[in-house]
Amino acid sequence: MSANAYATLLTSDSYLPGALVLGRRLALLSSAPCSLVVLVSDNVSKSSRQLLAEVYDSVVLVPRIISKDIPNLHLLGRPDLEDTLTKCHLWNLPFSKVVYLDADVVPVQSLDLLFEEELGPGDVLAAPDSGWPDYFNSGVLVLKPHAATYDELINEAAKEGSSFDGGDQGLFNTVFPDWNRLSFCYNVTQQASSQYEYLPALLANASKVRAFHFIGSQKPWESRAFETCGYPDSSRPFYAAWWDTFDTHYFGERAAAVFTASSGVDTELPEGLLTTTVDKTLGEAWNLSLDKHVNEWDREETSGYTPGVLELNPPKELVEAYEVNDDKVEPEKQFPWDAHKVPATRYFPEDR
Ligand SMILES: O=c1ccn([C@@H]2O[C@H](COP(=O)(O)OP(=O)(O)O[C@H]3O[C@H](CO)[C@@H](O)[C@H](O)[C@H]3O)[C@@H](O)[C@H]2O)c(=O)[nH]1
Ligand SMILES: [Mn+2]
Repeated sequence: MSANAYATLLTSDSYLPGALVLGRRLALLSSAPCSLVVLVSDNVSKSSRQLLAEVYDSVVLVPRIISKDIPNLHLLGRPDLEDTLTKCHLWNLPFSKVVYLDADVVPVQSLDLLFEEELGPGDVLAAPDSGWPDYFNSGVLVLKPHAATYDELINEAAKEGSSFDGGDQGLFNTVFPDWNRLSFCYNVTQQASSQYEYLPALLANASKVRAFHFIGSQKPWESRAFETCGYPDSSRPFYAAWWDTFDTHYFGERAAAVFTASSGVDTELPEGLLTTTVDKTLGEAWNLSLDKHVNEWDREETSGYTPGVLELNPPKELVEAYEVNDDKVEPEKQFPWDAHKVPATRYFPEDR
């Protein structure tokens, strides 16, 4: 196994499309010698794991870690995130450096530079959270697996009151208060129904964005129609990039297989959908890995997508909405008495 790995996490079938698209994009954009790893919890179905094994080098089974701070998840407005503490198992992976990405992240440029960062045991690199920038967002992390840090995280996760948001982000920000800051370009967060998106900054930095993160309960795979998804308009190119990758690799019966698996229906994938089947049964050992298997359609890259800088083409209406238009500039406000103002005809020296 190489020393470096990209990793993600799947604790429910419902995030399967996200994990698949993330894996496909990492494989396409990365040229570093590294492994692609997905941690899956035991409630993830066999068909989801089979689909993951097409993309990821290792599908690693881990036990779920359930939050002891469920009330804090209600404060966050995300009671569905009861098991994101399962992310702690990242620190137990057999790699010297791990670049972790949430399943709802869409990379738009290579992230390989992150493997060049100097990192000691217990160090964490992350980008600020857009909601509270003194804390880091735990959707993109660079970390060094380390036994003592892993033990500490597992011990803390078992305690009530250890996560102020009930999820991993609240726990990790408490355990790693001296985190090192990554550029926001590695984890540009945007949320459906968000009131504040700082559009000028996004446009000014468009060519530097490396990964976009669809935080919040609405995810791109839940609706193909951007108009109905509730994201701000500036998310549109990233949303389109997500669907472009999905459509490139999953269409017809294969798309149906992904959505069936993501709905939690565990069916044997039909002959022909997977050219090789995962014959190793997942046993009791939690750190069992499945080897990657290759399909016919993987041999020739069918994607029309060219890696590189994603062109941010904000829709015309959006540009117009933000353009300074002289016609739209309101005349200076006048007080009622200004209308009757009589120009001065004489000035006295003290007025000058
Ligand atoms: O049903 C689920 C829920 C979560 N996940 C995994 O856990 C990650 C975190 O959940 P997500 O919905 O992405 O959380 P965010 O909306 O991104 O919310 C923030 O808050 C979470 C809780 O602290 C952190 O895990 C996130 O990194 C942080 O961005 C997902 O991307 C998946 O990898 C699943 O597989 N299935
Ligand atoms: Mn996320």
